[in-house]
Amino acid sequence: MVVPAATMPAGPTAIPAVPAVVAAPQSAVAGRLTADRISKVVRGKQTILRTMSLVVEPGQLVAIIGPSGAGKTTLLETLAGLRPASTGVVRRAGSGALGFVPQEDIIHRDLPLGRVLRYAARLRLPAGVGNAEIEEAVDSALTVLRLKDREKVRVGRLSGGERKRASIAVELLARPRFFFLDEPTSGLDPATAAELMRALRRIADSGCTVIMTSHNPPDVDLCDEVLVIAAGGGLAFGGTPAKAREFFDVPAITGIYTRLVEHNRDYWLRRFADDRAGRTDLFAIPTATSVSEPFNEILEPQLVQERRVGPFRQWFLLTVRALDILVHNRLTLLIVLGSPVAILLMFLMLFKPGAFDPVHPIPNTSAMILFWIAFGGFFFGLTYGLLQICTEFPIFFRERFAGVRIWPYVLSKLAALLPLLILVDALLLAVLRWTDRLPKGDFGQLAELFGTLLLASVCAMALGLLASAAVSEPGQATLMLPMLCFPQVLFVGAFLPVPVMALVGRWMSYVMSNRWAFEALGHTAGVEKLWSSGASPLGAPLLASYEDTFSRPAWVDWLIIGGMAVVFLVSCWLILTLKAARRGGRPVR
Ligand SMILES: Nc1ncnc2c1ncn2[C@@H]1O[C@H](COP(=O)(O)OP(=O)(O)OP(=O)(O)O)[C@@H](O)[C@H]1O
Repeated sequence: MVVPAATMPAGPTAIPAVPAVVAAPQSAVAGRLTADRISKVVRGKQTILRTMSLVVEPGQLVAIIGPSGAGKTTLLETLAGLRPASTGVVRRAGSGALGFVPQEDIIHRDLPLGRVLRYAARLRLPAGVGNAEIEEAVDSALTVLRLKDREKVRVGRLSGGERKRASIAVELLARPRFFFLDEPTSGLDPATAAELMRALRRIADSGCTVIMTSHNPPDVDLCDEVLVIAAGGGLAFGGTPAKAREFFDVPAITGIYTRLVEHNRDYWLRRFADDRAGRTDLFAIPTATSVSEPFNEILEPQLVQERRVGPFRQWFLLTVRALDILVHNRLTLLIVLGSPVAILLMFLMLFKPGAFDPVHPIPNTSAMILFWIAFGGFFFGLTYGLLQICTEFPIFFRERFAGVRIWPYVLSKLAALLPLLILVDALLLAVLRWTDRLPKGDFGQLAELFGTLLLASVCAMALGLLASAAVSEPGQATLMLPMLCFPQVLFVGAFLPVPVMALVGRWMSYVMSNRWAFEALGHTAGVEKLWSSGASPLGAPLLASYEDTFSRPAWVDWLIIGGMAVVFLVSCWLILTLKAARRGGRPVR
């Protein structure tokens, strides 16, 4: 099945252009994968995959082995279409879905397994697939992976082996024609690894072409073929496990690793080429044909042939799933709802009632109350958003590859957390108003204060989502928290009014969403009138230092805050798009 590059028939067009000689008759068989003189060069100079060609037949189970860093994952991702080859072409013949299980878990841990599978099925199966078919797909995936009795168990409670099988089950839902797995047996005990390999064997026997990387020699004996990658990305061998032992002259697959370091890469690449040249019976060779037929038309897979679930439906499913995850994670929910309550209690302990008394106001306390309300809304929004994306990057990338769009994904995060923000913002204002820490205006005034606070929280959540998309792991997002919060305290104009700030500080204040929220709250609360006409001697000088800060109607500030939220969301979308493109996360078309 493997063809050393040197033996590939040369086409009229030189590599790196798409080869002109293609294996039309062989590749036309549905389920056959043909890699024609592929290689991978990164950063324009570092070759991590040396030119190789191979054919994998439908229904074969193939292992890619080799030392750490040899390029196994790179080869797997290139064959799957997640990463484009620098030269050559990969063809997967026949329509149907494509499954890819990366090394990381690609399922949410907080939900029961059955539910995870049902959401995945609704997102991945074509639009219009009914509930009965969804149930059938879930049931069949659970049965093949021997997970039927674990259906109601939370994924986080599954053992490592069960979790790995659960990730595979998610990918099986769409009944892929090609299935790629990156080290599916890593970290598993020998018995669990063997059970997993038997499951993969069953999947391959059902007609699916399965290619996996492995560091576990016993896995190889259950495979039809093995590809041995030498350090530096060269193909040192390809053929059956028995022939591999014979080629490397070792009694067991483990010995191959020792043999690989006894000679350099070029030795093995040359030996494999020589050995194959004299024994053409050993390996299938893509048939050299003329280029009369354009291969794209007949050989390229039509993986996204069926009608995908539309963006609105995707948004709806992702929102419901995000809410489901939140509800199932009681501790997170407790923290999310409990921290605003704790902060509210602190406000009540700190601020005396009556700061907004029209006759005897307490001007500086009223300014501080308004600032801390604005900052509270900002903080809730930011912290809710900050861990939403970076904690599930592997899931995001995998689902992106399966066709989930980025807009529905980002907006689902916003939609799922919006009810919580409404709840905590309303609670904050209602309690402060009820305990005489806000002006006793009419309902319209309270509604306007709420509008400002909610908008400020949503804007902060958008900022949190942007930061979450930008970092590469959750630890970095947590470290960003002070950096995002401090300026929203210092440059808002509450502790030092904007008109008396240094010039750079004043510029900085323009990009603080909290400044506009604070000023809108001050306008709605009527602080100008309160400070100028109240009995407090502090009112007039305080107002003088703020100048016309609170004169603008609230809707002007709303427009500014809303604009910032849009900028944050668009930036978040852009970053995720770029990251997905760099990861090759686009659906294969
Ligand atoms: N985008 C990239 N830029 C630079 N180097 C890269 C890139 N992708 C992979 N590499 C390098 O290519 C080599 C092969 O990486 P790969 O992950 O494919 O190896 P592997 O055989 O799967 O390793 P392991 O068995 O440890 O998982 C490594 O040295 C890796 O650092």
